[in-house]
Amino acid sequence: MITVGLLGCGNIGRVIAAGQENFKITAVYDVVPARVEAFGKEFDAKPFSDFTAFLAEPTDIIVEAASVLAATEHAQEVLEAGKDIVIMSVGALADIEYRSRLIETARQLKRKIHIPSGAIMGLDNISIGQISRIDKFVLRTTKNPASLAREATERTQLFSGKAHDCVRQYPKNTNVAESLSIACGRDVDVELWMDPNEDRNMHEIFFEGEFGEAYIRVRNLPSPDNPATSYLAALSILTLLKNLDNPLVIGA
Ligand SMILES: NC(=O)C1=CN([C@@H]2O[C@H](COP(=O)(O)OP(=O)(O)OC[C@H]3O[C@@H](n4cnc5c(N)ncnc54)[C@H](O)[C@@H]3O)[C@@H](O)[C@H]2O)C=CC1
Ligand SMILES: O=C([O-])CC(=O)C(=O)O
Repeated sequence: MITVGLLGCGNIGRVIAAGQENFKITAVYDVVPARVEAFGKEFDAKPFSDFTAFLAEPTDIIVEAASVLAATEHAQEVLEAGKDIVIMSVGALADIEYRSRLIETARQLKRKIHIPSGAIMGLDNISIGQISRIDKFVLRTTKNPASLAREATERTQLFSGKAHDCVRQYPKNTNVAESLSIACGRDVDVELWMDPNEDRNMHEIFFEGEFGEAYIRVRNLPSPDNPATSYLAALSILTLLKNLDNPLVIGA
């Protein structure tokens, strides 16, 4: 049985906890003390309000499902404690210097940093961008204004530019832009739209290069507990955890 320390007892944390099978969440940490206590009681995990004590608890892997800030503050410490980490708030890796430092630490200590596919599909073969010529890569994300905690009466563009800048400005909504950039090895172009007539979280990927061309469109249902987060993102991290001890590795 794989033992998991969960950083973040919110929407994704709850989906993971409800789906435990080959892994057991034994320790939980959150900045909101009442939330971590209630979560610990409900899912039979030891609650922590002190990160150092949480990390000292014997667990095989730490799962971050909290915020870009949490991933930025704690990922290095987790690796240095000799543990693997799953990072959901991928925007933390938009800082190239920080990302390089994390990868170097993981390499030296023979640890793994797992990035779930999250709210999109296609990350597997998009990584051919690391070895093959790419001519065009655009992510167009469209969400209902409510998912962006805004109001709008018509389709409005909020951002056009590079992934690194987008995820810095919208850390709760565009982590996928950073996942795509890491996968294909370049800072991808991003458009972020809000549309009152779109009730789903839509991600469109336009990808052209030496291989040919691809168009991927995902229209996700928002999570019931957090409309900013697609339900697919929670399912994705749960699937990653269920496959951690699977000897058969599928996909690029
Ligand atoms: N990679 C991807 O494709 C996707 C990533 N995400 C990201 O996943 C993360 C979790 O999403 P949800 O569960 O929906 O969010 P949520 O807001 O429902 O839950 C986050 C939990 O983490 C806690 N938290 C926040 N900052 C913290 C910190 N510094 N230290 C400890 N606890 C902290 C909060 O109190 C809350 O309980 C978010 O950063 C979100 O942006 C969401 C969707 C897709
Ligand atoms: O859940 C989604 O649709 C995407 C998202 O919020 C993110 O990438 O941070």
